[in-house]
Amino acid sequence: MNAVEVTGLRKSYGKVDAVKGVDFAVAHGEVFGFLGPNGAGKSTTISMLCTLVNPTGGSARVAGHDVVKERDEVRRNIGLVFQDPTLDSYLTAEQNLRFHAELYGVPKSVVDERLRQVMEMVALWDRRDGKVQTFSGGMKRRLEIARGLLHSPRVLFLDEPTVGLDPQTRSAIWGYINELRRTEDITIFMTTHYMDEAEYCDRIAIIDHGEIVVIDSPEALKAGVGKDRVQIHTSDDQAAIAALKERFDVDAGVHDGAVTFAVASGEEFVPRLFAELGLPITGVSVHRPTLDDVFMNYTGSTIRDAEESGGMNQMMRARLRR
Ligand SMILES: Nc1ncnc2c1ncn2[C@@H]1O[C@H](COP(=O)(O)OP(=O)(O)OP(=O)(O)O)[C@@H](O)[C@H]1O
Repeated sequence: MNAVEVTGLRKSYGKVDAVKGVDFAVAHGEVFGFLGPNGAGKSTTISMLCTLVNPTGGSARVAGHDVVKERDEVRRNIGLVFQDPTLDSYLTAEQNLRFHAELYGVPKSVVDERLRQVMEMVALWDRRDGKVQTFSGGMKRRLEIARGLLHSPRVLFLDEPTVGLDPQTRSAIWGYINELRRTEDITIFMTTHYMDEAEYCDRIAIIDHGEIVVIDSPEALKAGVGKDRVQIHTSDDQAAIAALKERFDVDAGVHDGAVTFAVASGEEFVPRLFAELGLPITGVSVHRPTLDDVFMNYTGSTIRDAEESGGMNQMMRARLRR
């Protein structure tokens, strides 16, 4: 049985079509990622799967239950870690978790052991008596993950679990996720706009403007690009784009502040470029395909460009949320 099954799922907010009819399935035990720029519809999708937002159309089943008709059953079977902290900062770490165990009806006989297990996993057992208001951002996120796991959910939903955290904490959180994959019988559904994090998923769906553009494993997606990305810096980008088209029949655009294009073998192409472009080049870099290239291949822009043109960047959204 699939842990998540989604058919034609849609959500509109007035005139904004946040999610435009998506179809996908997540297998039991999989780590599945939704990758896309801010505003692509990731949070809206995850919110519908968690029964926090009602779909406008289509259907979804999570852990075998319909997200609209069997809301309570879905809620009992899922764990949530969302972008906005929902811990009670006046309570200690342990009190927060005990409160949650009570809410979810975790049997008294297992609470103590499970509490210790999840707190040890996120390295907070020694800090269990500390009030949450004294915790750093990374500690709070780790505690949220422990809480999301406390009632042994079958599917854990993580909405941008590492956003706003320092690189060390981000990598620690991925350590916990990988440990979970090994030790618990759990399916993980997460959203991210970090390419490097999407690499850790078994499969990812790339989402843009409310639509899934492709679903596959990160390796298969990168292999499918088949081209290297070359970026050059010149004094006249438009002239360079025209010369690339004229001399090499290569289509280029300006992305992330550099003239960018894809060719089959970047390293062999660069010497020809210097010899034949007919314009001074002040910098050059060649990249093997990344998930950003996959994104660009399918959408025509990089994730960063998409976020900048999307109007509201992460920082502005975070400010609005506060
Ligand atoms: N409650 C709401 N009311 C109106 N529009 C909304 C609401 N929630 C989301 N939207 C809009 O729906 C679109 C998708 O937003 P969503 O938050 O799902 O994107 P996202 O990919 O999760 O981005 P982020 O990671 O920044 O949250 C955006 O255009 C957003 O402005």
